[in-house]
Amino acid sequence: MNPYQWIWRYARRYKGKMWLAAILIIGNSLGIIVVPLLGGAIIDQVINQGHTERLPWMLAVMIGTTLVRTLMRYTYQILCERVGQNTLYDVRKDLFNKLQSLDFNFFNTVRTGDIMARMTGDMDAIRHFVSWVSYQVIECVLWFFTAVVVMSTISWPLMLALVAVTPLIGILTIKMSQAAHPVFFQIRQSFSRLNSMVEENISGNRVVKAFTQEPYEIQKFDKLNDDYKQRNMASAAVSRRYLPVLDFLASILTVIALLLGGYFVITKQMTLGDLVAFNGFLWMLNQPMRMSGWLINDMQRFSAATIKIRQMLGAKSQIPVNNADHYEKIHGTVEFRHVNFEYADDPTQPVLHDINFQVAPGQTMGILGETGSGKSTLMNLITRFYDPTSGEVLIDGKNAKDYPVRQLRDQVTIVMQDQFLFSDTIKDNINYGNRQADPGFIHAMADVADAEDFITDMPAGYDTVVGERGVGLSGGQKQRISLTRALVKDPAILILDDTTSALDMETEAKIQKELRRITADKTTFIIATRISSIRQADQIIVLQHGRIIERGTHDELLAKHGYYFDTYQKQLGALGVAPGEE
Ligand SMILES: Nc1ncnc2c1ncn2[C@@H]1O[C@H](COP(=O)(O)OP(=O)(O)OP(=O)(O)O)[C@@H](O)[C@H]1O
Repeated sequence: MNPYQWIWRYARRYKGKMWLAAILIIGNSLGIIVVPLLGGAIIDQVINQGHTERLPWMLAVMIGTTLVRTLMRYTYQILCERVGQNTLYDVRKDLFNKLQSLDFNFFNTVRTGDIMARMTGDMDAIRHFVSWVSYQVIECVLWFFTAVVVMSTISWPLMLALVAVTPLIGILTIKMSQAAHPVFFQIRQSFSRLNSMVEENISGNRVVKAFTQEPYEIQKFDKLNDDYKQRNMASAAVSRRYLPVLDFLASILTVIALLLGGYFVITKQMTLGDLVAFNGFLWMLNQPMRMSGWLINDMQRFSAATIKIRQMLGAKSQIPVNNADHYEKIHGTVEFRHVNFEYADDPTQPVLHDINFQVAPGQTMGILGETGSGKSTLMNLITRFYDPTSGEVLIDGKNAKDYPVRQLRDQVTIVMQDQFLFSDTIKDNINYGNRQADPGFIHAMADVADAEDFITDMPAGYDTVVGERGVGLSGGQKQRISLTRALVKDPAILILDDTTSALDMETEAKIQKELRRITADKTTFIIATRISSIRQADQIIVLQHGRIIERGTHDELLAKHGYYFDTYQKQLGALGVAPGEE
C-alpha cells in the first residue's frame, strides 16, 4: 500500500466533507475562466466596437464571480483543514493506542526521542499534506487542464506552442521527486536522532551536571544539529537545482505567448481581446508549473513521514494485550517449570537457566543474588513483561500465557526497582491502579508503607503535586509511595523488587512487619540485597548467573554454609555484629 492509499483509509471517514470541498474546488476553478474571458470581451466589444452598454453587466458578472469564488475558496480551505485535523487526530489516536499495546521488547529497542519525533514532526507533515497539499494539487491539475481547454478554444496554434514546453516540465518534476525522496527520509532520521539526544539529555540532566559533562553534551548536540542542518541543506540543494528551471520554463510561456500572440494579432489571426484573454489565462498554466516543485517537496516529506509511522503502527507485540469476556480470579500459586530465558535484543546471552520452583498462595519467597544474576528478569516473567524462551510459568496451575494479559497484571503487581511517579498529586499516583479505592484503605496502606506521616506532613498532604518522575521527593519517600500504590491495588500476587533499599534498617523492619500482616493472604516475592528483608520468608532462592544455586528457609540456608551463609556473615560483619550475637 502506498502512502496515499494508506492516508486515504483514514481520510475517507470524512468523505462527505471531501466531496463538498471537491465540488467547491471544481466550481472555483471553472469560475476562474470568467474574468479573463470578460476582460477579452471588454477589449473587443466595449473598447473596439463601442458597445459601452455591455460594460456594467460585464463588470457586475466579474465582481459577482470573484465574490462567489472567494467564498468557495474560503469554505473549501476550512473543510480541508477540518479533514486534515480530524485525520491527524485519528492517526495520532491509533498511534498512541498502539504504543499502549506494545510490550517491553519494543520499548527496549526504540528510543523515546524517536517515538516523540513520530508523534510531532511526522504528524505535522501528514496534517500539512491532507489540509493543504491535497487541495493545492487538485487546484493545480484543474487550473492546468481548464486553461489548456479554454486557451485552445481561443487559439489552438498558440496553445500548441505553449504545450510543447510541458513535457520538459514533466521530466523535471519526476527527476526532482526522485532526488527529493531519499533526502527527506534522511531528514526524518536525523530529526529522530536529534530528538532522542535532547530527550536523553533532559531526562539525564542530573547525571550530566553531576559529572560536569555539559561541554560533551553540547559537542554531541552540535554534531547532530549540524547533521540535521546539512540534510536540510541537501534538500534545499535539490530544490535549488530544479525550482529555478521550473520557474524559468513557466516564465518562458509568457514570452512565447506575447511574441507569437502579438504576431497573430498583427497578422489578424486573432483579435487583441483574444490575446488579452489568452494572456489572462496564462497564470493558470504558470502557477501549476511553479507550484509543482514545491508540491513534490511536500509530497516527499509526507511520504517520508508515513514510513516510520506505519512501521510503528505495524509493530507486533510478542505479548498481545487481549481482553476476555470473563474475569478469572487468581489465588496465587506460582510455579516455574524448566524455565529458560534470553532477551530478544541479546539472544546470545542466556539470562535464566532451568528455573524450577513452586510457591503456594499466601507464601512469601525471598530472592537473593548478586547483581545481574537475573532476579528482576525472573519476576518479569510472572507479570508477563516477557515470556520464557522455553519452559512454563504456571499461575494457579495454568500457563501464564493462557491468561488475558491485562487480567493477569490486574492481579499481579510489581513494585519495580526503578520507581516512576507521574507529575500528578500523591493521591492520584497512589490510586493509579485502583481509582475507586476507599480513602480509608489508602490511608491504611500508606501506614503499612510508612508513608502516611510524611505525606500528611506535606503542605497539601495527599493533594501535593510531585514533579516529573517524583522530583521533590527523596528516594525513600518515592519507594514508600510506590509501595503504597502497589498495596492499594490489593493484588493476589505482590512482587517487591528491592523496594526498601533506600530505607534505613529500622524503617525497613517496621515495614516488613506490617507487610507480613497484610500480605498473609497474598503470594509475595521479595527481591532483596539485605538478608534481613527476606529471612522470614517461607522459602528463599539464591540466584547466580541465572541459575538457582541454593534454596530453603533462612535456617536451612545458613546450615548449608554456602553463598547465603557468606552473605549473611558479611552483612552482620558490616553491622559490627559478631555471629551468634544477632
Ligand atoms: N532488556 C535487556 N536486554 C538484554 N539484556 C538484558 C536486558 N535487561 C537485563 N538484561 C541482562 O540480563 C541479566 C539479568 O538482569 P536482571 O536485571 O534480571 O538482574 P538482577 O539480578 O535483577 O540485577 P540487579 O540486582 O542489579 O537488579 C543481566 O546480565 C542484564 O545485563
